Amino acid sequence: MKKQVDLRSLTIKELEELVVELSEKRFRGKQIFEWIYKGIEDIEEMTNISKKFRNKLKEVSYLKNMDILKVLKSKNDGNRKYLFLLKDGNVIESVLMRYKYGNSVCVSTQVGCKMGCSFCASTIDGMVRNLTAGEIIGQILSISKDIGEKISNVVLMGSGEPLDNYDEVLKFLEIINHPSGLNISMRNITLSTCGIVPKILDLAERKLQLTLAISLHAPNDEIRNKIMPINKVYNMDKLLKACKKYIKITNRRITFEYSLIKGVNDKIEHAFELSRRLKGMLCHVNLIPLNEIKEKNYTTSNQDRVIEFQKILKEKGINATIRREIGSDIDAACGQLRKNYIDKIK
Ligand SMILES: C[S@@+](CC[C@H](N)C(=O)[O-])C[C@H]1O[C@@H](n2cnc3c(N)ncnc32)[C@H](O)[C@@H]1O
Ligand code: SF4
Repeated sequence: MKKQVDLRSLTIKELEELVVELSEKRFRGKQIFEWIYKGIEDIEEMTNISKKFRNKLKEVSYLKNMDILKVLKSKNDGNRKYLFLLKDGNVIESVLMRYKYGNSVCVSTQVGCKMGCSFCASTIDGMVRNLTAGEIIGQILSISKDIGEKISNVVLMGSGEPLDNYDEVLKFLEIINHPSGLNISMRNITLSTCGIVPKILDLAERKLQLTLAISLHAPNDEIRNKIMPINKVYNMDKLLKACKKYIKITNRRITFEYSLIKGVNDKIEHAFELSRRLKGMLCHVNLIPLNEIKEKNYTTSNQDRVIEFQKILKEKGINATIRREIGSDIDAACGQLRKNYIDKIK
């Protein structure tokens, strides 16, 4: 029997091709696309399509591609953390963040991650597989259905390295941006990467209006090599050169993420060194107090140091903000909820 296709993984063009293959009129493809992004989870609900064709569609495809396993609701801020069960038994997590300007979902792009950053829970058990575009979209659709509200912003900052799953991530972006679907503006999307230089350069050429965030977390190669193994492949010179090129081509400001780890990358001299490296770039530094994970004995910098670090960057002309902690009562460290769940069933 032929493998069923995940309708959430298809662009309008691919849906049109599918319906034509099933001897239906091309315009049915767009109708199906619109149904998917109205948030239905059952092909039966596509009421402007004949029963006969719905049955045919059900034979070759499916719509719902994940189930909610667990929802953790923060008592502090209305944010939620979701654990999803995929069709093949893998488990992934996503986060809903509620802001004044709308709802934002932080999606995972891989099951686990192979990049090995020393402070990150997502990578402890390695990478199992890439997620499909439909599985990345499924996280947004499932959360939107669960809360009965629209999602206006998306950040690719859950488990996984988006640029290591480049084709599916590009497809995901194309689908959620489509006006007949979720219509999420590129300007409301942030893609975060540990720094895969060739893909950053490729992305630049596509001139998408999204925000590129770079997980920098160090002012020099010595520290970055220790905490982010990708730096041994693309060192800071190569990475920052690619960032400058990205800015030149897209004219978009880059965000540098910098998690402050006590005694590792949070010294006063590091703030000065970082400001020298970033001088003159159209950029913004997001200082993030480290989310401590039980598997590592890193600790987060104290509040005074975070503020001092920011002050130095600002004095040196580097735009810097401190990210507020999100749902610290709901296991906020990325990958931690999934890891705890897997450890429990093991
Ligand atoms: C989980 S990653 C996913 C996206 C991509 N792989 C990356 O590294 O940018 C999203 C962000 O979370 C950060 N992060 C991971 N573990 C963290 C922790 N324990 N505390 C604070 N930030 C963390 C990463 O460095 C990155 O900036
Ligand atoms: S920080 Fe990003 S790249 Fe590094 S291990 Fe975690 S998910 Fe992977």
